[in-house]
Amino acid sequence: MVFDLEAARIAALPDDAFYISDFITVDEENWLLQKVKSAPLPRWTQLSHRRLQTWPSALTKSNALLASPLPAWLISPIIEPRFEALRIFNDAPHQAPNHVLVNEYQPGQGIMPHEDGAAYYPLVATVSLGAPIVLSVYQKHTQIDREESGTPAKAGRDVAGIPDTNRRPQYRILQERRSLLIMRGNMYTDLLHGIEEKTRDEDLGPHSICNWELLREREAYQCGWYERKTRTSLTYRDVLHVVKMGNTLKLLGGR
Ligand SMILES: O=C(O)CCC(=O)C(=O)O
Ligand SMILES: [Fe+2]
Repeated sequence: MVFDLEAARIAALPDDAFYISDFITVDEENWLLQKVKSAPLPRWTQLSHRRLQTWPSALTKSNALLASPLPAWLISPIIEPRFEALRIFNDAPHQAPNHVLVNEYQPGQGIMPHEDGAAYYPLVATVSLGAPIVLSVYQKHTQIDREESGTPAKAGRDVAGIPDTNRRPQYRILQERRSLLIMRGNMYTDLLHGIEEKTRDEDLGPHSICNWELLREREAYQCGWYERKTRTSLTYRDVLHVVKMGNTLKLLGGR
């Protein structure tokens, strides 16, 4: 089955972003949450404002992926057949995602505004589980902004600027549980995204949520707010540089 992605476009956003509200079923969601929960504890990296699983493994210092398949539960049904039907990774170098980050946020937790960076093909596909959350989208700082704020540029950071949590988001995307959000192109390379560290998401409505018309449950948010609950995301990407383990061993052995 081939799906018409255009019907899912978030028209208010720069190219390209798409939102599909019922991407997986309730049963699939429960099963995926069970899989995330049953991963051995050392799989989790506890960060100060969320915890994280990295599949199949973390990237090397030079942003390469050691070749290894994703576990079956991250492939089916999300990649096969759903992403295949959407054909979203068709133009990516490996024609499929090869890397998944699992992020878990408790109420009050979040992720600083950031960009996903050049290690990946510029496309990220995020499946949301457990509860809704608002993703905030920011302009990168301009040189003038940075000079005014007196923030020095740091080596190794985005040359366009440094994220500032006090900035107001330019756009807000409400990600319902079981939804899929796709960001690619300018949306991936020219903007920052983050999740505010809040216990409730407020000011919800057609004027502040850019995918309002694409939501499954607009009525549930009509009152303008909800209390955050534990929310888990699966973020699928294609790492550009993949090295075979054999080659790495040869390199280490100097042969
Ligand atoms: O949890 C999310 O939806 C966003 C996660 C994210 O931005 C990332 O892992 O780079
Ligand atoms: Fe990100």
